[in-house]
Amino acid sequence: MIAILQFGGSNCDRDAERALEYLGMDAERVWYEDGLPAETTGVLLPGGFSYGDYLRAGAMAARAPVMEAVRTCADRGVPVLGVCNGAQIGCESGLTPGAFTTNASARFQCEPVFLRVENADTPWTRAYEAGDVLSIPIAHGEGRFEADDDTYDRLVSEDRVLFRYCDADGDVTDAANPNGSRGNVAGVLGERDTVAVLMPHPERATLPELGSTDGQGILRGFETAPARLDGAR
Ligand SMILES: NC(=O)CC[C@H](N)C(=O)O
Repeated sequence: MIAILQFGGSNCDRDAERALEYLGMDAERVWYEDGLPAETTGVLLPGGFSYGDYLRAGAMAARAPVMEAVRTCADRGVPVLGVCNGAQIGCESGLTPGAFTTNASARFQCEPVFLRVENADTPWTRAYEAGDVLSIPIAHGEGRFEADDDTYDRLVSEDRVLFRYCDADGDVTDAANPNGSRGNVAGVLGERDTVAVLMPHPERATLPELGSTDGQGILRGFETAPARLDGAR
């Protein structure tokens, strides 16, 4: 069962549930105070405004006790995916490196963007080829990826950049960078490739009626590493 962890202010949890169920996966919304069930085989940290984005987006949810269980999942190879506010929670909790800060525009941006697949050898991207261009929407005010030089160089050298913002031809340019992210980075891997975060919303690009199904392959990452929170398989 894929647990979609809800905090006060999460607002993409139902969309995520719908998208995962559309793909035939067993998903359930789990309130953060209830803890993760032992049979958890995946954790999706959904988008939204947990704790109203107070302090910094994701900062307070990252410190909720349930995040210890999420960390255990990550350590045991249970797939963990953070989307948008979930990505901010992932970085704030240290599951993934770097930080998502205020957009260069200082505005909330809600628009379709193009992403180039940088590493296709991960559970989240094995449906694609490196260099593929995906159309997936963003909806955030604090999506500008930042990392210090050492962190950024390590991410690149360890092939842990999953996606970069690009134009329709797959060129990674300043003009195609919606929020000023360093290196146009839109998504990164944690220490293990079963842990990933991204600012764009794959659950909004899964059902055909939403205009793009390019996000399906990302969500299929939950099918690729069958481990459970309690260690059983
Ligand atoms: N859609 C979302 O998850 C929004 C993320 C976050 N609250 C922001 O505005 O940056």
